[in-house]
Amino acid sequence: MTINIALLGFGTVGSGLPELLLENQQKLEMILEKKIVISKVLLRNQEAIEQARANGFDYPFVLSMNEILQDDSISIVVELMGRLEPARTYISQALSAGKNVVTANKDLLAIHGTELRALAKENHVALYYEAAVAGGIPILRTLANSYASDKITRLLGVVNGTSNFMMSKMVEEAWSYDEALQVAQELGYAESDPTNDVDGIDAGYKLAILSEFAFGMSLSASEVQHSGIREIDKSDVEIAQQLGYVIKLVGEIVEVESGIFAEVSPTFIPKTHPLSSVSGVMNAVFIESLGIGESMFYGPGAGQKPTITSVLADIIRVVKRMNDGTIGKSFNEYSRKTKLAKPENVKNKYYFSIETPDSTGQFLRLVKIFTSEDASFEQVLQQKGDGKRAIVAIICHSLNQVQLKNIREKLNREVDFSLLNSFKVIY
Ligand SMILES: NC(=O)C1=CN([C@@H]2O[C@H](COP(=O)(O)OP(=O)(O)OC[C@H]3O[C@@H](n4cnc5c(N)ncnc54)[C@H](OP(=O)(O)O)[C@@H]3O)[C@@H](O)[C@H]2O)C=CC1
Ligand SMILES: N[C@@H](CC=O)C(=O)O
Ligand code: NA
Repeated sequence: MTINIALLGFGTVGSGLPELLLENQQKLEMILEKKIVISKVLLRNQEAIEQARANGFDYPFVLSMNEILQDDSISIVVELMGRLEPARTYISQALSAGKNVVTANKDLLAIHGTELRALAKENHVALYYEAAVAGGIPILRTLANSYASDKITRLLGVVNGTSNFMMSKMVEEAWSYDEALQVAQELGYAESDPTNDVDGIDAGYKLAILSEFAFGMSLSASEVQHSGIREIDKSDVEIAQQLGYVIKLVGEIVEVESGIFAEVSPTFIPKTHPLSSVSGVMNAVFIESLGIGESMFYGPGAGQKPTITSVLADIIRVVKRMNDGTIGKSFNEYSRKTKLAKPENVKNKYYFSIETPDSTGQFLRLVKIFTSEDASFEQVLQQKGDGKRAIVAIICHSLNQVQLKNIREKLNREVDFSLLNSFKVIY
């Protein structure tokens, strides 16, 4: 017996499915007692069809979604086009037509996930998206299943492969930003609009999805604060190095007494922390929970093979559920009312890099500003200046979001001082 699937989009990720199915053919037939067959592939235009054929692919290529919707033999639609539209429309149509959907589209799930999950539920079909977060790492299903017996208090993640690859190449091998981005694109890591990768938007989408699985709370994209690697200056990297840290783009979700707080930001990670060694395209999700304690899940966050492997795992899961007669159960059953944390309850250590005049009394002015917000210094470093301007780097003991905002504002207002950067420091 066969399971017929349709592919929407045949780019970096999608075009990896034929080979993966072939590689695992015997195992799949043993597990499922059915053969998975790609029975239609939706492409953009005739040119794309000719290109796919020239690349050695010979499938029933179609140019209209209706051909897939009207084909009753297709039970699973695999969306790998990316972006919001027409993916949202096609997925909605597929779910409404009683077809199961597998996708890797984090943008869509982070923004329209609630509506799509409701549609899947209403139509008793599956909507799975393991590949949408941290590519090859099986993190969503692990959170849904293995953490059901635990309470997660904090999640830290290096969840964008492109920006982590770029940072690693720029810091460890002195590549330029443009060179690093170009290679990330050539290797198939980057989004079609790489702004999402470098500015923390893609990682923010992934955090919104992780929040549902780990904390049972939905966050809109605007409730996940984000900044990206373009904020990081060479001097920050050097200072981090001298003080015993590495800088990475890290997503954090923490639950405090008043609710949850989520943000993606350049972050100082102590060299002794397991996340500090996550380099290149590798991703990791570090979890603090009451039951297990500390755990970390590590693996490739982008790239064709790891990503399509996660997609195929979802397809297999759908087929298993069809076999068991349990199709329609949601991917994640943990759901609570979203409560956002009060800023005064969210605490972290922070790094500040401040340019000051290189003259007597400047340090005292800095001390006054930080002391006025009840902040104390943990580490201080002054770079040798040019006699006129100096850069002072400070790492503060724990500050809450209100203190942080006030200190940033006061430093920005202070005549002759220039706040160059301020990043979170994890410990
Ligand atoms: N690459 C990776 O490592 C990872 C990607 N993902 C996600 O997987 C999805 C696919 O990514 P990826 O394969 O890298 O992207 P690509 O851009 O390489 O592939 C997408 C393909 O879909 C085609 N497409 C777009 N719109 C349409 C349309 N309306 N009709 C038909 N075809 C269309 C594109 O054609 P055209 O080129 O003409 O636009 C392209 O060939 C995205 O959601 C991405 O975020 C998730 C994890 C990792
Ligand atoms: N562009 C993304 C792809 C995977 O989600 C990344 O680089 O992480
Ligand atoms: Na994953």
